[in-house]
Amino acid sequence: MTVLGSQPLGPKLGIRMLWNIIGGAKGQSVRWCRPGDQFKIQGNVGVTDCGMEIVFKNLVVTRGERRILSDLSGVARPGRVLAVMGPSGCGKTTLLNCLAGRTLLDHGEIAMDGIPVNKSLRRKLSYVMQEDSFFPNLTLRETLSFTTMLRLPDKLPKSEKIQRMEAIIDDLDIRKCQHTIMGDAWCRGISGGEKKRASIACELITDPAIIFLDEPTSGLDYSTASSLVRTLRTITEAQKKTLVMTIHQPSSQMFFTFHDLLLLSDGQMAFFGLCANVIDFFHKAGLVMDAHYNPADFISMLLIFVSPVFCLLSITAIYFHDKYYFSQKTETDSVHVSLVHLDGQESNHTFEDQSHTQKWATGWVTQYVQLTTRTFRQSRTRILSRLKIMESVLLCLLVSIVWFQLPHTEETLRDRMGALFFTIIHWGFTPLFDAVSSFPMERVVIHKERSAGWYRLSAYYLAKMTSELPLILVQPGIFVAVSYWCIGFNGVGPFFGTVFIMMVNAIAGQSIGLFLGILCMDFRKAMTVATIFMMAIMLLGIVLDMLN
Ligand SMILES: Nc1ncnc2c1ncn2[C@@H]1O[C@H](COP(=O)(O)OP(=O)(O)OP(=O)(O)O)[C@@H](O)[C@H]1O
Repeated sequence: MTVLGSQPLGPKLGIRMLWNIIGGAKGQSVRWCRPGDQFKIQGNVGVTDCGMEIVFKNLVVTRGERRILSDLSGVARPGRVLAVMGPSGCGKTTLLNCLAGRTLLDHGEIAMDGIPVNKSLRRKLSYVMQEDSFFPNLTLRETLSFTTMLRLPDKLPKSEKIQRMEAIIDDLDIRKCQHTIMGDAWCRGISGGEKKRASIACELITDPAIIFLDEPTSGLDYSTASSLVRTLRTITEAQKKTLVMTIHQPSSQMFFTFHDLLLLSDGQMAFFGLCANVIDFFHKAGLVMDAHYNPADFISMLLIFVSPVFCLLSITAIYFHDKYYFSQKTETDSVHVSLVHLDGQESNHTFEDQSHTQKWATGWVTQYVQLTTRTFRQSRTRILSRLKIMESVLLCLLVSIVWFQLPHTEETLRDRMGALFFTIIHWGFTPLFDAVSSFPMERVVIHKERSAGWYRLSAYYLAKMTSELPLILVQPGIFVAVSYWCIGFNGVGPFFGTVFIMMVNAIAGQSIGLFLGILCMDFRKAMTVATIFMMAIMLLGIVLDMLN
């Protein structure tokens, strides 16, 4: 077997580790532990009243032929930060998704305070995903305010909700950018670090017992990342939260901010225990870290360059964590991990569903009102943008000038039909194309919020339809009001008829656009289908005209 590595750690460590495992090294031999061996984790492992203890046992996840997680067991405890570390693709996000109940397990059990993870329990935990997804046109304060109103129970007075929001704004130091829009790739808004803090703020607002964070420091500079992790530790300790975060390559300062550490290597557990003990653990295995070296770099090197051997090393591990310990034993080519109570009994704890939590934090009406206001503010910038208004004004002028004051004669009949055709096509297809693009863009945010159980689908759908309605109708209304009299159509009665038909036309366009957007889910596909649909409708109109 060739062990690849790079300077200064790779080859040296890999070879030494192999040597130790086959038992050749003297004085620095690997300690082969058996169930029964006891070296207790030192440090303050205090059980608290708040937060929830997460116990996961023998988690196995396979996708196709590939085993992504193999027999993972562990505990995350209140008042402590558990960091999950490992190379890219080792299964950190998959583990977090499993703990949050968002990924199907092939085998294993997960319980929170003895209750198996279920839908209602999932609503109690907060999950900050790797990608921050927000409505780009809302300011940070608006985003937090809607989150507060949607996620905090109706029975809590509004003043208390605002107070909680203000406290979180201060805790996460985002007050200075609270009136800046969230922004996206097209429109610059708050910075990446501020966005990450905003994501965390949106989750902390509900005062969750458990917080999962997937790579909260990715894309942040050293000082922002360090201060974020410090803030998270302070909140975890002060409020006795259970915090589990995945992290790629923390600085040494950041590394020692974590209480507990779970190291993953290709889906297998390589270490679980006190963060402060990890270097000692490797030292005992003969893997000595050079002085002044960043422990996170040292571990990452180990996991990347000697991972096949490392998995073998992991069988030496037995970890104690207050009332549990984890024993690992090899079975042919895999590692089997058992979760054992300190009294010596293998944990056969039956996880009973004792959760009787309410399904939604807020009632349907609150959800509808908040979502309507939010969608209105978000869509207002899109539908009534300066560019869109200029486009409508120009087209209105063009139509009015081209067909200005048509005489009421038979010769101008074709011109009238032309003016009507143009107006109908324009105000049918503008809302259609606008709606086609709106849903695929919102989908990520809606998915995130619905996965966390923020609101009902019916409240979202009705809110979207009603909030965009006035925005959709205002432009064709004004367009027709101006062009109708400039062209010199038929008087007051038919004027209201024309406005009504134009509005129905716009609503139909919007509904078809939303339908195609939801059907295709992909922006480019949706635009292609919408174009084909538009051409087919126009051709159908021509064919029907010819038949008449
Ligand atoms: N649905 C899936 N089908 C097939 N393979 C998958 C699936 N989901 C994840 N994987 C694979 O499982 C492995 C673990 O993925 P995961 O996202 O958990 O890794 P990670 O440690 O979080 O990586 P990173 O640090 O790069 O985010 C990856 O190799 C990934 O390609």
